[in-house]
Amino acid sequence: MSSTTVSASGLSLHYGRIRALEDVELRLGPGVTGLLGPNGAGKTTLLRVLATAVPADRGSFTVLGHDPGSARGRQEVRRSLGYLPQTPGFHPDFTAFEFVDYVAILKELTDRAGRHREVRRVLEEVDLGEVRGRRMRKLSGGMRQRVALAAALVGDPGFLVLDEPTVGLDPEQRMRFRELIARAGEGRTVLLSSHQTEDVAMLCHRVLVMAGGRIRFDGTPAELTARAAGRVWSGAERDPGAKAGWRTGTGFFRHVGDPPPGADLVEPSLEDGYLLVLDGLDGLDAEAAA
Ligand SMILES: Nc1ncnc2c1ncn2[C@@H]1O[C@H](COP(=O)(O)OP(=O)(O)OP(=O)(O)O)[C@@H](O)[C@H]1O
Repeated sequence: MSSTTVSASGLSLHYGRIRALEDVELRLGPGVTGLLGPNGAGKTTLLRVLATAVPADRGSFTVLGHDPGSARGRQEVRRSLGYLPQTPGFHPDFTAFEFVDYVAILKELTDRAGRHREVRRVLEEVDLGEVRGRRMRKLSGGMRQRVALAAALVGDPGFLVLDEPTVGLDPEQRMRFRELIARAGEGRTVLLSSHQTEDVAMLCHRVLVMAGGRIRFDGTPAELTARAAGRVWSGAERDPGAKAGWRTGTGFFRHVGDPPPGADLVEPSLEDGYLLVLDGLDGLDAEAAA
């Protein structure tokens, strides 16, 4: 199937008794897919496995038809992907150009002139052509993150793995970064992990929710939002029966959970749906741990 870039089956990875990944089945195609989940859900582990930074204990996957099970396949997978890790290690004295060039060397772009052209191209792509000579330590957090994205784009990979790229960015920088992710997702498969439900609502055509090493939801952002249809309401008083409730700027309380009879229902958000998916797992996790 040409529209499948990544196909994974039965991926599991345990750290001692911690089940960081448990039997993950996954197919990814072009566009931006969001990966949501609470701390410790296994998101980074899944991204690291797919980026071939760490091998799974069990299961297998392919990227653009290449199987990282063999050394040759692993090399092909690495050539096909770009990875922006959670904490990209920058050398503060490198310029933006030098940093991306260094990554390009690691990606085996050996022809110097061609490599330098590619470095300039990806820096232009993230709108940093002008500051390519500036040292990393002189760049803002948002710019540094864009340099890391440029490095991931070296070689025009078909699969882009982005681990919480908008963390720590101010709202304006985050918007700017969203534009770049959306652009990168045109005709390319992007897997984006985030704690920002807003990033997912605004960028992604598909969303996965992970918890306890498993994928617990797989659908469109609209489908995730629809999980909370009829379960968000507004009232003048705090409802102690709600799973979540807070007073908003209007002075009214916004509640999520099972509404009391006659409650004034309000439009749910993707975050409400996400909260309810996780909430529905409480019983399951207790079962799994037993
Ligand atoms: N190298 C490691 N050694 C031991 N345990 C680990 C290791 N890496 C991850 N874990 C554990 O595996 C589980 C999944 O971690 P992971 O970092 O993948 O979650 P996450 O969803 O990315 O969380 P966060 O949102 O906090 O980054 C956690 O319980 C974590 O403590």
